[in-house]
Amino acid sequence: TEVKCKSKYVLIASGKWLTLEKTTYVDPSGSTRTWETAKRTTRVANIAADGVAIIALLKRTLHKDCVVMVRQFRPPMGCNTLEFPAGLIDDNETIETAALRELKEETGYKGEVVGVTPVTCLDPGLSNCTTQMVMVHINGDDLENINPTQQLEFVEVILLPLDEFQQKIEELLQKEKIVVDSKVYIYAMGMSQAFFKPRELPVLKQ
Ligand SMILES: Nc1nc(=O)[nH]c2c1ncn2[C@H]1C[C@H](O)[C@@H](COP(=O)(O)OP(=O)(O)O)O1
Repeated sequence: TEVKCKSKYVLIASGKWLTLEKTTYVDPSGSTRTWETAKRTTRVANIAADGVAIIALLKRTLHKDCVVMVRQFRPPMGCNTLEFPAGLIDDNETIETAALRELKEETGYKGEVVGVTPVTCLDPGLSNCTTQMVMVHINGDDLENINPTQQLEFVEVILLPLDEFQQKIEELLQKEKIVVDSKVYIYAMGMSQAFFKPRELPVLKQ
């Protein structure tokens, strides 16, 4: 059954960055209902996503490929988080330019876009907030990527080897009070499955 997309809303509260609205919609059985919805005020016209998250792989000779991560204090969480570099899309930016700008600002690395996901929702029971994830490769042997200098005082860059990504995250979680972003953890689980090599080949059960 299709949920009708047409909805009206009443503003409950508005701030500089967010609004809280009461959304009126018609559910699949035809009943009119309401929902409390948070929206960002910053979404750029003609761009479907609020922000970008960057899955950046640092590739260096004689090193394992590493995922470039950021640790930062997030006021809504009241603690540090482990996230992919990410940020809001500015006016007049494409997804790709926003991703490369955010990566440079937050980590100092200059990368090259190798893939972009569709628009994905972040917390659809709460908000219409969306992101596009951008896959980036960083040539770590390039002079400009050897000693990267990032511009944000409170963002710490953490490099985690791709082939032990989930294990290294678990170690961080055990060591300190940090919350991992769900996109990151799902990616880590996927990587573990991709790298898993069974000792014996599975056989078909009769
Ligand atoms: N919900 C927010 N409340 C704030 O008080 N300030 C906010 C919110 N969302 C974004 N911002 C501010 C904080 C930064 O100065 C700018 C840019 O943020 P962004 O591009 O999303 O970068 P990250 O902080 O890494 O997400 O907007």
